[in-house]
Amino acid sequence: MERLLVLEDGSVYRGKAFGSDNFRIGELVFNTSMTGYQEILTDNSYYGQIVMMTYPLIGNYGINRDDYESIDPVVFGFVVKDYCEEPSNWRSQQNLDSFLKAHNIPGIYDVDTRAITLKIREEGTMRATLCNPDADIDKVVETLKNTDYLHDQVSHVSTNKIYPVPNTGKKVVLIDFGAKLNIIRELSKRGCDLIVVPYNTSSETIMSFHPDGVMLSNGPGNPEDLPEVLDTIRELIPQTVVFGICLGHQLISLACGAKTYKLKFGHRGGNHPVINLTNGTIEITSQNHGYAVDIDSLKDTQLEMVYQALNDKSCEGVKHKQYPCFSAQFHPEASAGPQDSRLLFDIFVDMMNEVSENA
Ligand SMILES: NC(=O)CC[C@H](N)C(=O)O
Repeated sequence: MERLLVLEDGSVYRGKAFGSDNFRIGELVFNTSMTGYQEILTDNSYYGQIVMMTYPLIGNYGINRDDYESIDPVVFGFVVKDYCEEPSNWRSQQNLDSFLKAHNIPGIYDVDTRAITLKIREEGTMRATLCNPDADIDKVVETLKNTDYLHDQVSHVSTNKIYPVPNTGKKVVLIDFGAKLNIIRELSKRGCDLIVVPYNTSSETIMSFHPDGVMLSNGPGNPEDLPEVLDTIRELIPQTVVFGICLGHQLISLACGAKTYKLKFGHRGGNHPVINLTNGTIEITSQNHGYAVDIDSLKDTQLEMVYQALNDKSCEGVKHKQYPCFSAQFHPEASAGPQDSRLLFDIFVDMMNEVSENA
């Protein structure tokens, strides 16, 4: 069956249908990872976005029970070049089409993903939707142009209940803005005794657990949509060790007085080189973000930049000059993507050990 991908600039791409027909308007973004489509599809940070893979062959190793980054995927659409219907992998339990159908995600394949990616690189990300071939295109384009980007996506993907992930090591409160499961796995592997809390939990409630540290997770949307969280972060920084990933990094930066801005087409993929400015080493990182911290705005803050993107020189990580607080724009938990930066979780645990030894 045919299906269309329509962009807000009026361009129409004709392809074939897979997944569900739950058509929604989303921001069309591209991801350059060669593998990892299951982790990408289940990453809550994509809430409200239609994801296009630049790697041409997708679906060939199926969907397995282990590579989920959330239980309930929230991607608004999936765009690929070649879809492989019959996966070949010992871990595979279902094909991609049945996964997309089960989670109500529409997909399209057999479109020229290289041409669409070049358009987005030149013109920036844009609103798009999938639709049936008999749709009134002028009307669809008009609706796309008149639809606002989403706000407050975090409230849809954060937990609404506090829950523990017990262990015997350092007590860590994880603020869930739509946390990837691999953040929980990496902290658990290091023995951390986790308490996961909703994104709008007060600093008093967080500190009532007497944590050794607080982890701020990744999450969808514009960091400026969460002003109430900034006060909480400002209150936490002088009291405990704080580590932020992606949205968590942007929120720490905003809380300390820096500014954020929207990138033209974002960083999404498993091959982004980043320089560690403290020792000059380069890490190949996993990334998924559309916003970034403004480097100039760090001047008037207590933060210093410690990581920088080699592709576009944007800020990739900061550290507080006075308190044990640091953050990364990229994903040290990887999943999908390279594991060069997992050391950051060890640094977090070391910082918590150091603070409790000196207490
Ligand atoms: N993965 C994330 O945490 C993404 C952060 C934020 N939503 C952005 O797009 O920049």
